[in-house]
Amino acid sequence: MNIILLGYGKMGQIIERYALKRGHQIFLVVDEHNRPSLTADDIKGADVAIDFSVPFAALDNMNLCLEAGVPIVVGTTGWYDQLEEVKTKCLEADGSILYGSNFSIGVNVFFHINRMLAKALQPYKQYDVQVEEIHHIHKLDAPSGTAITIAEGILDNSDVKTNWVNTVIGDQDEIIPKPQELLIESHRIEEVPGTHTVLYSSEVDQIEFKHTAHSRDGFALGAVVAAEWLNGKKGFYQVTEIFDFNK
Ligand SMILES: NC(=O)C1=CN([C@@H]2O[C@H](COP(=O)(O)OP(=O)(O)OC[C@H]3O[C@@H](n4cnc5c(N)ncnc54)[C@H](OP(=O)(O)O)[C@@H]3O)[C@@H](O)[C@H]2O)C=CC1
Ligand SMILES: O=C(O)C1=N[C@H](C(=O)O)C[C@H](O)C1
Repeated sequence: MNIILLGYGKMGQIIERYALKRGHQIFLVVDEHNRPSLTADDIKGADVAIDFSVPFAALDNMNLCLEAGVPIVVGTTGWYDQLEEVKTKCLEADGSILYGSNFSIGVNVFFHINRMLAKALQPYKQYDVQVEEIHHIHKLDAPSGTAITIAEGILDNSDVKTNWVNTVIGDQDEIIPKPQELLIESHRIEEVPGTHTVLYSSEVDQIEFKHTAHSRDGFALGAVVAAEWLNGKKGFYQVTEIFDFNK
């Protein structure tokens, strides 16, 4: 496939490596410098675009790809408050968008088991639940997109928690969540690639469910696999639809 890389930072550069390794070609690399002059005509002819940029740019990039008729895989996080508008635009334009807060296989298995765990513990109200995420200090958004997806999996399977709230440790006064609020605690430490933990605590014990990324390679390979999956499809998808862990 001919791939456009939208964003050529930490992720874009590793994605390029995996794309070439899997026999694809890089059609165009776009970053902050050449993005302002980019038009729909410049990207027509590419098979797919992969966006790992910044939230506002990802929204512009999705619009540009819809205009040009180029399918786009979006790994950028921090724009999910606009998800419904983007979905409507995509479906109206008969376009093709696949987004995901995390493209690694490990985290997608984690998402699946997180839902099962929340369901299993639903009757046992003595357990309170909290989500923790740790990322590098360069990260622009908090909580992480992955933590939001984990929180949604818990909220969908809880009759106690109604919404999530976020606190960034060290940045603001500590939030004491109300009983119905699911706390997502964000930590920013040096160069940590991404660690997510779900904690269920009762008076007598604690269950810890944790995923630790050792590098960004799993995210990058997953993004290329997602682009291959999207090839030839129309519609609005999320990465979890690629996997079927119930088979
Ligand atoms: N879904 C997943 O699996 C994962 C998602 N992410 C998400 O991906 C995003 C990028 O992460 P990361 O690579 O670490 O970030 P970086 O900061 O390393 O890279 C961001 C890149 O975006 C570029 N950029 C900035 N503005 C624009 C623009 N207007 N158009 C195109 N590109 C632009 C920057 O260009 P310049 O260098 O010129 O400033 C830079 O190349 C984040 O939102 C992060 O949360 C990260 C890992 C995994
Ligand atoms: O910014 C990052 O680095 C990461 N962002 C994604 C997120 O917000 O969940 C995925 C991964 O954890 C790394």
